[in-house]
Amino acid sequence: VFFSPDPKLLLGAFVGRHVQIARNLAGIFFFVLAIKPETAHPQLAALEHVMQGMKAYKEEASGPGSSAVTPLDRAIDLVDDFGWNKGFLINVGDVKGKILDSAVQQRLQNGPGKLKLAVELGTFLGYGTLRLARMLNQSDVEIITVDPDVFAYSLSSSLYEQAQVRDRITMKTDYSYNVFAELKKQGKQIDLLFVDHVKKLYLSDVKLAVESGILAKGCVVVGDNIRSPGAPDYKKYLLEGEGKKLFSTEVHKTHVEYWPLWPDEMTVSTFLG
Ligand SMILES: C[S@@+](CC[C@H](N)C(=O)[O-])C[C@H]1O[C@@H](n2cnc3c(N)ncnc32)[C@H](O)[C@@H]1O
Repeated sequence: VFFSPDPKLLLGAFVGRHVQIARNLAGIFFFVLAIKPETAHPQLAALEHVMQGMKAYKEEASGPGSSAVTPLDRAIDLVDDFGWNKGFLINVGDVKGKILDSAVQQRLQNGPGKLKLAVELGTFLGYGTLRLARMLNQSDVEIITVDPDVFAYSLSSSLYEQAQVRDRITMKTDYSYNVFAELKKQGKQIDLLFVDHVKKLYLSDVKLAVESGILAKGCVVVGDNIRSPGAPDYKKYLLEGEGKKLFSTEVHKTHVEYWPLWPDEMTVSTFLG
């Protein structure tokens, strides 16, 4: 009834006319929903939410009894607040973010050597980068985030500015494999790799990183969305294929960002060299 070209033919003139009216109203309702900023462009709406929240934070911070929360902490919390309460974002989120934090901590504590270079594949709004920046707060750690989308570039640079970490982040508006080629040319090696871009590219990109010699021994490679939307070939490679000899891998069961009923997994792999 709802999709037939002319409901009057199915239901008669009177009822058919009312179905048509109801159908038009439903169309308007979904259109209005779709053009709400939270739905039409959640990244932009999230940035707006952070900017509003940071204004309030600055007023709070300049007042008496100012809080110990840093701008970086507050910016992270504001993105999470948006993700939980306002619109859907595809950043790693606070729950999986803690798995990412522990993986960074693991690399910092267990070495080998100093963590000099962290690379994130897939910047999006810049939330994952903020978590990396918070964990890697020593000024001599280089943090590179890679995303070919210019929109991601402009939104995330504003987010980094709000969090006051803009000068600590190197942004590459390019594809993962091009940045790998650049690192190889520069003779640099990655100590921490956060793989969170196109799921179909996880396997080929990690293999490429190994073949190019840009993964340092002991590099911790974190993979997000292993179950949802899923990177089954990458997981199989790490747990059963040749990757099993090259990496020691733990799979963490968790849920999709801001969506507790939707299961997901993250992998944390250590490159054995
Ligand atoms: C899931 S989001 C990244 C979320 C981010 N890591 C976070 O936790 O805040 C995926 C991003 O990967 C980017 N992307 C797509 N192809 C890419 C590639 N070849 N290299 C790097 N990033 C890519 C997309 O533009 C998108 O912004």
